[in-house]
Amino acid sequence: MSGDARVAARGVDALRRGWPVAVRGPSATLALLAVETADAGRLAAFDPEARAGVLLSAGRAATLKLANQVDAAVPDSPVLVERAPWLDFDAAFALADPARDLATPLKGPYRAVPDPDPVAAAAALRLARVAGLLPAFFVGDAVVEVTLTPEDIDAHEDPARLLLATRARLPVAGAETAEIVAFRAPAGGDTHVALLIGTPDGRPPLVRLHSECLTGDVLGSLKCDCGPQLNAAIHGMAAAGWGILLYLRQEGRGIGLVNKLRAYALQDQGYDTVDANTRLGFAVDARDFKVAARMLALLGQREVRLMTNNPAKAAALGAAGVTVVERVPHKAGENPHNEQYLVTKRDRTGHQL
Ligand SMILES: Nc1nc2c(ncn2[C@@H]2O[C@H](COP(=O)(O)OP(=O)(O)OP(=O)(O)O)[C@@H](O)[C@H]2O)c(=O)[nH]1
Ligand SMILES: [Zn+2]
Repeated sequence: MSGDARVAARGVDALRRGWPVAVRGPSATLALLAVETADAGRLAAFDPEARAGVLLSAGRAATLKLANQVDAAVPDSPVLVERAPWLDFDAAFALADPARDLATPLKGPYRAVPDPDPVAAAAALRLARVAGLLPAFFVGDAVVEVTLTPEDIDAHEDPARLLLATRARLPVAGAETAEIVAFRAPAGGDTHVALLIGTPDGRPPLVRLHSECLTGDVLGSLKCDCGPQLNAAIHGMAAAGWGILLYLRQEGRGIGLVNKLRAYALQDQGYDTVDANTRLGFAVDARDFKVAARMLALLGQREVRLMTNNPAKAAALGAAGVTVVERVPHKAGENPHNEQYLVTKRDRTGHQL
């Protein structure tokens, strides 16, 4: 792979700190300032003549009735909105964040202008997701310190970079014989962990791919079923004699905690979990389960009995070289608050509930 993961890691760090980055595509290099971490002063320094347009996701463009401006050849391509004189920093933030639509009625009219490099623009939105930020940027032509390419982001997201970092005994509630194994990529990125429960007995282990959910796992949120599913997985593995829980740092199905909470704010306005993600400008499910296959490979496991209701997880593991010999249904924690969430999983994201 030709990209450099470290350059992408610098880009992620810069965006989170409100520094501009540049993304070099096949036809142009875009200088980008993330709307979420900017402020009026940083914007003025980045773009003294107030000419920088605002790059938005296709999903957000659809809400703004700019969908007809989306490049037909690339259906999910971002849209560059012209910088009208009234489009100051606050107006741009309102443009970027759909969760504020009720509080901040949108101005307009908006006009899309040609995007100098749709490949670089799409890479920029991807980098925003990796950084856990709103997918929205000011796009200018400033000279910027960190320049990266789409291939650098590919390298950063490549699960083959993940290595086993360390392991230790970790008795947990429900499984006293357990070991924790941490995985990390040297060039940066998330630290994922596996909890090895019980004692290998020659059979394929019970395996659970658990995506991080701070609200459900830690705070006991009733909006989802994550906490009870986590608990049930540990108890199920202990009862079976052996199993592997992969705790994947894919908060909010890969969009990060703050963006998930924005999706919750949209759900408070009546959108379901699928439409909330789309309106924010993200895929319905941004997770990449190849990372789980890599962890299983590093643990020497090629065959698993997978605890899930989500056929896409089994398919993704299969495609990444792990044989799912059995899918074990994994239901837990239904309550009146998550009833609609579970109905949406069944009806719109193919979960077998
Ligand atoms: N973006 C977003 N993420 C959510 C929402 N509710 C839960 N999540 C995240 O979804 C992940 C859990 O995945 P789910 O889609 O509920 O279930 P699954 O893992 O696909 O399927 P199972 O294996 O059957 O549990 C966790 O990372 C949660 O933080 C939501 O409304 N929006
Ligand atoms: Zn949850």
